[in-house]
Amino acid sequence: MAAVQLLSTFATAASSASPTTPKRVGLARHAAAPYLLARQYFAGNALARRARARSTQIDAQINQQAVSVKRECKILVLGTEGSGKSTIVRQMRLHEPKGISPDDRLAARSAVVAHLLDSAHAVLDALEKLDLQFVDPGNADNADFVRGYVLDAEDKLNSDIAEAIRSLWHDVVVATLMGRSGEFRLVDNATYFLEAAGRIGADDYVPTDEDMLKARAPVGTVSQTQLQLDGMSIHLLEVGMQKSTKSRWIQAFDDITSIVFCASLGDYDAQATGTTRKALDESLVLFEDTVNSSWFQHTSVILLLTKLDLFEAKLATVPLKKYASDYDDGADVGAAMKYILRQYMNRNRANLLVYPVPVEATDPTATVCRRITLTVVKDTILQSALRTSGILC
Ligand SMILES: Nc1nc2c(ncn2[C@@H]2O[C@H](COP(=O)(O)OP(=O)(O)OP(=O)(O)O)[C@@H](O)[C@H]2O)c(=O)[nH]1
Ligand SMILES: [Mg+2]
Repeated sequence: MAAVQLLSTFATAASSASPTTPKRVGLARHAAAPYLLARQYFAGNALARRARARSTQIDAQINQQAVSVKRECKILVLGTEGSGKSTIVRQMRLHEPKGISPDDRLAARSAVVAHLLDSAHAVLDALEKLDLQFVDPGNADNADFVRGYVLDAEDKLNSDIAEAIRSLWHDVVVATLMGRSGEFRLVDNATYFLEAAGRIGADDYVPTDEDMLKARAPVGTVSQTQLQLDGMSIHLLEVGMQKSTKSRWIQAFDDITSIVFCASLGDYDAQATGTTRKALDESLVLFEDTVNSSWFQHTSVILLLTKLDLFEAKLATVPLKKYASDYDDGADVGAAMKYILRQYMNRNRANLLVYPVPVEATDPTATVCRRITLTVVKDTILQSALRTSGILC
């Protein structure tokens, strides 16, 4: 399902979660004088149209002035571990005019190779957990080879290890394993990388855009990326967080225009690393701390619901109800997303402007994040300019 198609569904869910939803005003009480009403209506409409056009013109002027005053802005990219922060930043960078440099691409090879090996280990662990044996007897040796494999200094795979992984992955027992996917968890995108073992093991392998987006590359505490969007210089500050470490770190960032909060849809069945808490609960706590913080009173929030593709695939085999007892709508993707979105919106007690967007962050062709970020940033700068000038309070 395309992310953009889901935007309206989400806007509805988001607004129904807000206590200030405006009521509709019906026209039925004017039914006694339909002709008069029609004239008044159309005259009113023409006036309204002119007023609207004028207002749009003024908005555009203020918008231009506000944005030209402020051609630089900072965006915090937040979310719990593995929620997709780096992936989103990379996806936005892919569409930069200069794109990804060949050096960056080569540097990503280590992450891809490590991800492939992690995926192979995860399959071996899952086979062990479910007590499943290889059908091809040669694969027992391949499994030992993969388990004991140490990468060379260049982090390259050789063709032997690539072939061993390929052979394990194509063993008939793996089909049985995948049929029981509700009973174990692989690392994200394991299937994608295992399918590509032969390609990744080639001597002249260079990661593609999709490889780069699908590989895990944890960063340290903060990493900064600069983007040029529509003439604006945008600093994206990714804050790596193991868990919701309350708001201790928040004060380190001032003058933030917007927050991009990554909330993984696809991890509803995951545990947060190093805790007994569910990954979703961990993310909700971090979101709650962030949006209700006095430091971000005038900051807008783009709530990116990441891993939409994994979520769609998982719902059919791993029931959401198992992890959310009050959810009753089965494998319906829209209903399940609305349920998760509601959990986030209910925590927005400060009524911050939150723009929810479901995304497949690993789609190299998608530009929705860039477009929405730009729109929200401009809007936030405009609001701030109106507040400074006293027009808005
Ligand atoms: N299929 C799919 N994979 C995703 C999506 N978003 C993120 N991932 C994968 O999830 C994994 C973790 O993503 P990262 O971007 O590294 O997560 P992060 O929030 O930066 O993690 P830390 O820096 O460790 O806190 C990577 O393998 C990504 O490719 C998505 O929308 N679809
Ligand atoms: Mg990261």
